Amino acid sequence: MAYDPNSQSNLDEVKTSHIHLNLAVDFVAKTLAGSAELDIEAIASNVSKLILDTSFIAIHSVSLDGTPLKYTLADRHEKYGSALTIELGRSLAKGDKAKVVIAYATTEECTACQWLDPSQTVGKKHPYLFTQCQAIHARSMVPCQDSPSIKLTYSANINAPLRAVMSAVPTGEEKQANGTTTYKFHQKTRMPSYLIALAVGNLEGREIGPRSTVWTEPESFIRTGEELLTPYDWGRYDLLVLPASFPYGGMENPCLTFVTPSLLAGDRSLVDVVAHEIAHSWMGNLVTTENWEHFWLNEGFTVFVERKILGRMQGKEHAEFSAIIGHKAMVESVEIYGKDHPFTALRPCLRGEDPDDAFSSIPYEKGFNLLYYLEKHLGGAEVFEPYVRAHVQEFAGRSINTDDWKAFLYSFMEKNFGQEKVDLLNKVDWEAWLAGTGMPPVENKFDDTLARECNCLCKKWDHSRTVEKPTEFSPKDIEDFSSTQKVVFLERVSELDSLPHSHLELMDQVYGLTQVRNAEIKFRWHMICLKANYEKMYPEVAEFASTMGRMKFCRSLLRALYLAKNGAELARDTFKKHRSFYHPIAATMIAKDLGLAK
Ligand SMILES: CC/C=C\C/C=C\C[C@@H](O)/C=C/C=C/C=C\[C@@H](O)CCCC(=O)O
Ligand SMILES: [Zn+2]
Repeated sequence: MAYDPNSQSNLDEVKTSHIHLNLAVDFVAKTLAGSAELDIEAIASNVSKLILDTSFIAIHSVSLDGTPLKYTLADRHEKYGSALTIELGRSLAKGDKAKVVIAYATTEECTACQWLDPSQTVGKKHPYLFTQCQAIHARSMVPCQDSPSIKLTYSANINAPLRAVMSAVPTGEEKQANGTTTYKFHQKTRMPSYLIALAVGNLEGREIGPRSTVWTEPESFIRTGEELLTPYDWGRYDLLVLPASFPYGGMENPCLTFVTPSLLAGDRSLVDVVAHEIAHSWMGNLVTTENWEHFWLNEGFTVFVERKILGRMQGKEHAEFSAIIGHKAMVESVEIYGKDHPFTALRPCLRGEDPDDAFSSIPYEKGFNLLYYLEKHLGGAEVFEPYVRAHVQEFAGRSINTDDWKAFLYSFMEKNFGQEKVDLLNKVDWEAWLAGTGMPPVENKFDDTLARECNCLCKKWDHSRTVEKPTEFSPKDIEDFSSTQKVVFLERVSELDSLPHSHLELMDQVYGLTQVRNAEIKFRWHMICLKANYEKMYPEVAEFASTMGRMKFCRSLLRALYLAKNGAELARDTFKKHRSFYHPIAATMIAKDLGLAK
């Protein structure tokens, strides 16, 4: 039976198989209004009620097969919203099906939607709406069983004054007499509610491949994913570049990955994120975590496949270099929470918790490290890649937990390779990997070919600190570095005791760091300056953090500015002044970090 501590729905009694949305997008009222039709099935006997997750939603009416139903909206649970209890008016036997229609509208407190005024868009002429539902924000947009244990298909008719796109295949559009258009969508592959996504704005697409709009690279990533795993199941693969306030690097919305514009740096910044989102087409979107406690099954597996794809397309040393960067991100997350914090466990307990508070690099990188370790421990890619493919074949279309995962790993290894592999699996310290806090119990060694020059240059800077005006540095030092190598160089510098401000000024002069466009490089440079309390750079930090809504950057920078000497007031003032720029998820998290939460 599905267990989900972050949903109030009666998941043990009912499951939704399909949702049809009829929604009108109102840019003046900033609401989505209309109805959600839920096809439900009783999975227990004598089911007389349906409990749905909602958050800040106004319910207008509920009916079943045309008959109005009684319902109550409970007082709000601070983290999980208001449970909507619908009396079905009859008792459903196990296997009985029904269609429940809920007329509703979102409200201005909706946490999934960000409504941008024209002045907040690049074109400045039209408003823009986009959603972000992971982890538990779908309930603020659609009354639903908002648990990843429920997998459903969906369809939608979205009436809007501007083009609408969704995480589904477009099936047609109808012009209306009032000048609006109804955009129609269908998602035929069963997926969890957190993957429902909508964007509406003055959107322009460019077809450049049979399945891809905007980028050609995705086609080769998809092909590599198919070689490694199973055929791509989602029909289209498009990329939507969101406004700068999009809170993540990318979001794996099926058929339509959402990406931050910070990836468009004119270099290969985009590559890793697109490989990551495409890997989600199998890991997360087909094989889904049962609840947010097993989020690592989505993300650890996705990072593992992402690096397999990169390894095949760019060479093994690139994949290992990516693992080195990921390792640093994990170290930082562990430092921020503290090594004994329960959220540093691979499989944390989220009862009573808000999943957004538990989000960090840990499920990504500890999960990746576990799989990387298992691959080596069990005999390498020859043994492990067939297993990863079988994992997808076994669990596609299902939601699973860590026990399901482990049981299948054991049975696959025993069936295909015999007792020898089972003995190896028995040697794994499962308790330490899955429940232990802090860094993983085993430290993997990654090929550092691409990191060596970065480390050398960092050492040179470290040794130069005794000299007042070093002369040995020049732009040539990093001329041949890729953007990623520049990132790693700066990460190594950030691990040193802070360099004197005069050295930071010199580093900026010779490498042009303040002027750099690449957000990953700029971010590392800013973090170095904040750690050194280099106040001259604080205005640059405030500027970057108030124009870049990707939490990886704005949240980390505002938190570091808040902690830097004489930085707290600027951090708070910057946030308060630009609060409406941030997506509701980012605004909530930053307010918490800066001690400004209600
Ligand atoms: C153990 C963790 C438990 C729960 C977390 C579940 C969901 C977290 C929620 O906050 C949503 C996360 C959405 C992430 C989307 C995309 C990321 O891959 C982006 C990573 C950061 C970035 O590159 O900007
Ligand atoms: Zn991901």
